[in-house]
Amino acid sequence: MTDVAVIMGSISDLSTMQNTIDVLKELNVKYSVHVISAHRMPQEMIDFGTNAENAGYKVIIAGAGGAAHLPGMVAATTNIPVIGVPVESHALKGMDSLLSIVQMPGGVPVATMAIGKAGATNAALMATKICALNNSSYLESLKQYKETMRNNSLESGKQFG
Ligand SMILES: Nc1c(C(=O)O)ncn1[C@@H]1O[C@H](COP(=O)(O)O)[C@@H](O)[C@H]1O
Repeated sequence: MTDVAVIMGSISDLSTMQNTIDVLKELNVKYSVHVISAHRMPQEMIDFGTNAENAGYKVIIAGAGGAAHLPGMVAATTNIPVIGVPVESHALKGMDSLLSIVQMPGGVPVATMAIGKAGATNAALMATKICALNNSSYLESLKQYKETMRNNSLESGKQFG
C-alpha cells in the first residue's frame, strides 16, 4: 500500500516533480508515481481518480503545466485530498499553470502550491503532514527534516563570521 500518489500530466514534468519524489524518499513516505493526463488519456484519469480510495492512497499530488486541468479533474473524481503543483511552462512561466490549478469552482478544492520546484518540494511536505496526522513515524521524519533545514541555514551563515 502506498500513502501518496504522485501524478503528472507528462513525463516532461519530471524535472519539477522529481523534487516531490526526492522529499518523499527522504521522509521515508510510501509513494507511487504515475503519468496521467486529463487531456490526453481522460478515461485513465477518471479510472485513477475513482479507484484512488480503494488503492489506499491518503493524498494525491498532481503536477501539471499550461492548461493544467489534471489536479482539478482528479479532485472532481475523488474525496482524497489533492495537492496541485503548477509546473513552470515555457510560454507563460507557469502563471497559466498556477491560475488553472488555483481557480477552482466552489465545491471542488485543490490545495495549490507555488509554481515550480519549491511548490513540488512543499507538496511532498504538505502530503506528509496530512499523512502524519495518523502516522507517528512520518511525524518523526518531519521533525528531523525541520532540524536539518535549521542546521543547514545556521551553517550557511557562518562563513560571514
Ligand atoms: N496540463 C496537462 C495535462 C492535463 O491537465 O491533463 N496533460 C498534460 N499537460 C501538460 O502539458 C505540458 C506539456 O506536455 P508535453 O511536454 O508532453 O507536450 C506538461 O506540463 C503537462 O503537464
